Amino acid sequence: MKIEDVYIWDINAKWLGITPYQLMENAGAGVAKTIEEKFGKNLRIAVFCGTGNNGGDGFVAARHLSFENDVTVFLIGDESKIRSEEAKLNWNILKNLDFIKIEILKDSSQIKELNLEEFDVIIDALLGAGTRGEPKEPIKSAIEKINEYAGKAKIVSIDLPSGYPSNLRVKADFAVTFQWDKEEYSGFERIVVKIGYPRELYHLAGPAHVKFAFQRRGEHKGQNGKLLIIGGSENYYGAPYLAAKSASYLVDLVYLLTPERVAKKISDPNLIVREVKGENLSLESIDKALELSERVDAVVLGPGLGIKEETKDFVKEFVKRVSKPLVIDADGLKIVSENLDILKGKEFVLTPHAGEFKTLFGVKPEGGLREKAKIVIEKAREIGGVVLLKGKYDIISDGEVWLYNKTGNRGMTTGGTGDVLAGTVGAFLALKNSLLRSAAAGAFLVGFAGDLVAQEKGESFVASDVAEKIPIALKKILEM
Ligand SMILES: NC(=O)C1=CN([C@@H]2O[C@H](COP(=O)(O)OP(=O)(O)OC[C@H]3O[C@@H](n4cnc5c(N)ncnc54)[C@H](O)[C@@H]3O)[C@@H](O)[C@H]2O)[C@H](O)CC1
Ligand SMILES: [K+]
Repeated sequence: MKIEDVYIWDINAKWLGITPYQLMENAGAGVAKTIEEKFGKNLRIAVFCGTGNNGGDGFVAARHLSFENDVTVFLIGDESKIRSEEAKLNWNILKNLDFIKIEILKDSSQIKELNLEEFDVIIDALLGAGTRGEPKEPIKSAIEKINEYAGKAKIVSIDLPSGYPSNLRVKADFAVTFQWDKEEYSGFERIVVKIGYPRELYHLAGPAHVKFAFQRRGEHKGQNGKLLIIGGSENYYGAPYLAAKSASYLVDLVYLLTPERVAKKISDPNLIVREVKGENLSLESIDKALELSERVDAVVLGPGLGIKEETKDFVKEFVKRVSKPLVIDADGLKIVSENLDILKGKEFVLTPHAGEFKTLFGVKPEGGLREKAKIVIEKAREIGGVVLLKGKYDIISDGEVWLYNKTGNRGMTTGGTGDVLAGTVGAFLALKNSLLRSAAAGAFLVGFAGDLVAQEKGESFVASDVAEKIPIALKKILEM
C-alpha cells in the first residue's frame, strides 16, 4: 500500500458512511493502547501535536491516555490553523478537560526553552503523511527538542517519525502506523494498528478514483486531454454523439470521426466533427483516422459503428496500427472478438456487458461478485488489457487487481448509457490516467450521474440526461 492509497481509502470510506471522525478515533485509540501495552500505566506523557490530522490523532491519543496517566499536550503552531473538522472537534474536547495540561507554542524560542525531563514517554504527532519537504519552523525546533531526549524518554511517533523522509526527523523508538505498512516507509520500526476500514475498500471504485483521475494540469487549450471518438454508421448516429458529448465535459478537445450522414446530423459546437465519405467507416478512411489519432491522447472506438464487412476491415486495421490508448465498446467489441490477437501489445479498455463478454471470451460471467471478479481478472490477464464488465455492479480488472462499482440504477438499462460510459472512460484516459483508474473513475462517475438523474426523474430517463448530468455529478464528487 502506498500513501496515496490512504487518501483514496479515506475518501471512499467516507462515501460508505465511515466518517473521518471514526478513523481518527480509532487511530488515536490504537496509539494509546499500543503505548499502554508496551510501557504500562501511571506514566507522565507529553504529546507534541501539529495542526494537521497527525496532530488530530495525537489529540485523541492524549484523551485516551489521560484516563490512567498524566498527560500534557503541546500544540506546535496556531490553534486557528487546525484545519480538518475532525481535528478541530478533538482539539475542542481537549480544551474541556481539566486533567490534561495544554500548552500552545507558536514560536521556536518558546520551544527551545522547554524542559521535558519529567516525561517518561514523548508522543510525536507533529507531521504525518501530509509532510511536504524539510520540516519548517516551529515544527523544526520541536523535532530538535524531542531528539534531546532520545534514549532518556520513550519516543513514539504517530504514523511516521515527524520530518521523515528528510534527515531531520524524530528519533523514535517506534512508530504506530495505520491499517497497513506503507511501501514508502523504511528505516524505522513500525507497529501497525487497524482503524476500521472494511475489506470492501480494497475493491471499491469510489469518488476518490474520480477525484484523483480528474487532476487537470496545464492552463492552455489542449493540455487537458484530447480525445478522438470513432463511431457512427448508416444505422446509428446517436451513439458516437453521446460518447463525444459526455467526454466534452471532461477534456479540452473532442474529435469525432464519423460517416458524412452522421456528421450532418450533429450540430454541437463543442465537438470537432470530421466526416468521412460513404455510409460506414471503411479502409478508405484509415489514413484520416490514424492521422487524427496522432493528434490526441486517447481514442474511443466502437459506438454505433455497425458491423458491415468494410467496417470490420477498418477496425482491425486501425487497432493494429494505432499507438494511443483505446476504449473499445459496442460494435468495436464484436469486431475485435473475431481476432483478439490484434490487441497484443496495445493499451486498451474493453467495456462489455455480460453478452458481449461471452462473445469476446466464450464464457458467461456468472455467480456472486467474487466469482465474477475471478473470471474478469482471468480474462483481463489473458488479453493483456483492462476489462470493464458492465452490470448491476460493474467489475473492472487489469489482470492483477479488481475493482467494482455500485453507482447506477435500473433506469440506466436505457439505450446509450454504454456510449456515455465509453466516452467518459476515454476522457479519463486522455487525461493521462492509467487504464484501471480511467475505467474505475468512468464507471463511478457515470453511475453517479445516473443516480442524480433518477433522483429527479425516477427510473424513466434517457442517456442524454445522464450525459448532461456529468458536470454536476463531477462537481459533487470533487466536493466529497
Ligand atoms: N487513513 C489513515 O491512515 C488515517 C490517518 N490519519 C492521520 O492523518 C495524517 C495525515 O494528515 P494530514 O492532515 O494530511 O497531514 P499531516 O498531519 O501530516 O500534516 C499536514 C500539515 O503539516 C503542514 N506541513 C506539511 N509539511 C510541512 C513541513 N515540511 N514543515 C512544517 N509543516 C508542514 C501542512 O501545512 C499541514 O498543515 C496521517 O499521517 C495520520 O496520522 C487520520 O487521522 C486517520 C486516517
Ligand atoms: K508523526
